Amino acid sequence: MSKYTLILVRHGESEWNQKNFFCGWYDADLSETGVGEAKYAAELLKKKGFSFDVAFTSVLKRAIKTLYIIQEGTDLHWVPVIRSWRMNERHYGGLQGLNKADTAAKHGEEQVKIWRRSYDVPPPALSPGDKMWSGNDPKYVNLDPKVIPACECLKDTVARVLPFWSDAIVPQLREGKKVLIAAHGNSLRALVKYLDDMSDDAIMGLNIPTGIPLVYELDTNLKPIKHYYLATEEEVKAAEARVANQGKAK
Ligand SMILES: O=C(O)[C@@H](CO)OP(=O)(O)O
Repeated sequence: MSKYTLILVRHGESEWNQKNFFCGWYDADLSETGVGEAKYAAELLKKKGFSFDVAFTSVLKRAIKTLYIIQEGTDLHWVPVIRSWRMNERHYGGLQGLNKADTAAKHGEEQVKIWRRSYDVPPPALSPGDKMWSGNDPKYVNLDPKVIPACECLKDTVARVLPFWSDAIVPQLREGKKVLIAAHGNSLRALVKYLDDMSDDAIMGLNIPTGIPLVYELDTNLKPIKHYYLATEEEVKAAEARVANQGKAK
């Protein structure tokens, strides 16, 4: 019997997804398509009878706005929202702002796949003083500058997501609250790797589509009993392939 419900949603397409740029901690807005995807996520939740009692998101506007659009579409504006930098996208270091297809043409698709999807190979780090470094951004002024990354591999993202999972999200689940997390492709991959106990190799093949709710039913030990997307298999497969293909040279 399932005990707890957790719903994961990757934000709708961002303006930098649309341009096919590595985005990471850059605070790109939702594109018009992304707004539509967030509305669609809300519709799917409503149509399939899902609700939530508390929501978590990052401090990046593409995730915050996706969550708000979902709250708007499900009439759940009142639900408490907790935002944390720990749910931010993986920091893409020196790749942030570069076009993924151009990077694949320059460095090879295999290298780009390693940078995008490997567990423990980080992308090139930002140089000291790079304008992409987030330390001067008001969102992070209360953080120890040492925790602000110059780049992250997925392993680093797992290391900062899991304390938030245990300290902030698990207590809400344990209280019997249905939890929704609106976050990012790789912060959600970090969580899914942990929940599904995926190997470092298996995680390379996981691409999370934008705007399609992914429901986890958890047992009393918070182990997944099952998980499923609220869309048809064809729809999910096509959306996953679109994400994977962003790293191909044109
Ligand atoms: O650019 C990024 O920050 C992420 C998510 O949009 O992309 P990728 O799928 O390449 O990890």
